[in-house]
Amino acid sequence: MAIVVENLTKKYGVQKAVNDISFEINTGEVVGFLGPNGAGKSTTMKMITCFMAPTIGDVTVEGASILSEPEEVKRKIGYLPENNPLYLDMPIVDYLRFSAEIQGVEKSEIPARIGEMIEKCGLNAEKHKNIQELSKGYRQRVGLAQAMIHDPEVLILDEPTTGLDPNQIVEIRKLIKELGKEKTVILSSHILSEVEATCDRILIINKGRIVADGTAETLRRQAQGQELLTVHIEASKGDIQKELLGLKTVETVSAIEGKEHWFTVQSRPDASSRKEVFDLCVSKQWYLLEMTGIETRLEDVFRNLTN
Ligand SMILES: Nc1ncnc2c1ncn2[C@@H]1O[C@H](COP(=O)(O)OP(=O)(O)OP(=O)(O)O)[C@@H](O)[C@H]1O
Repeated sequence: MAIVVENLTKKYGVQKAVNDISFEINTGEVVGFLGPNGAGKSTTMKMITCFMAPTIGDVTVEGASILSEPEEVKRKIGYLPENNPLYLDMPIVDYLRFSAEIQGVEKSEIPARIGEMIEKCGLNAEKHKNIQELSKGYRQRVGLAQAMIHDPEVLILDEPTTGLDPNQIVEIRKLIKELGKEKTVILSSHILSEVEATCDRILIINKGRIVADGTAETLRRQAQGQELLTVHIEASKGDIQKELLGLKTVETVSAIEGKEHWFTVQSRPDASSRKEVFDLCVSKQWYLLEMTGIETRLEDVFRNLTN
């Protein structure tokens, strides 16, 4: 297990910004931490990265505890904080050298690490520039390069694409997906399409609590409850609606108004009727012209959970 978060709580005065959250992240997973403004995403990330002590609870990163082994945790983690603080008047290479030194990278290995990061983060064309001369997208690349300079196992990225233009967003997402092949990644965002595009799994946080945990697909299914299918069947004889209703997996069937031989089929809880509908059509020698699942939009899931 790469990260284990246990009963983590952070109080600012009387406000519980993070309220008794627990979750686990497997090695190699790319997890999206999704929530509206003020949900507690940055606070959680600051605790995982040892930037801030929890009021209650503990986190272990690859077995090291933030309470008893913070130095070990910091070595294992690369962190891109919100707003990506950089030394703007430094040339990229000097900044990466400085980052490597404070992360304790062996002196003899520093030039090679810098070269690798410049290559990996696509900074080659700009590497002669000072950071203040870079576009926002390239500054974000420098932020990612500094986060990875000590080759950590885990990357924590706080809103990595905020403020970027659509082209830069696509490029940074592509880069994060590439990095995710080798590292365990947690990235936070309040934009749903962002986490859907980059992450294997989504944790939704609202008012300091985890309110959902799963793949985009499972979250949709959970919200949907029961499978809903639209089917279009061509039959020369037989009562289609009655036969569909007779299937053991089917709970309700309703004809779609104004469309002949189109039906909405709702399955029983935890059942799918796709194969049964297909087999029924075969046995009755009907033509199954269309069968599509009606999906709950992930936006609706997010809005329901965080409103
Ligand atoms: N240093 C602080 N002192 C007092 N309250 C704080 C502090 N930092 C955050 N908070 C409060 O804690 C809550 C959670 O904030 P946090 O920054 O973790 O949320 P977030 O999900 O990262 O939000 P955003 O998407 O807007 O960055 C908010 O109500 C915020 O006002």
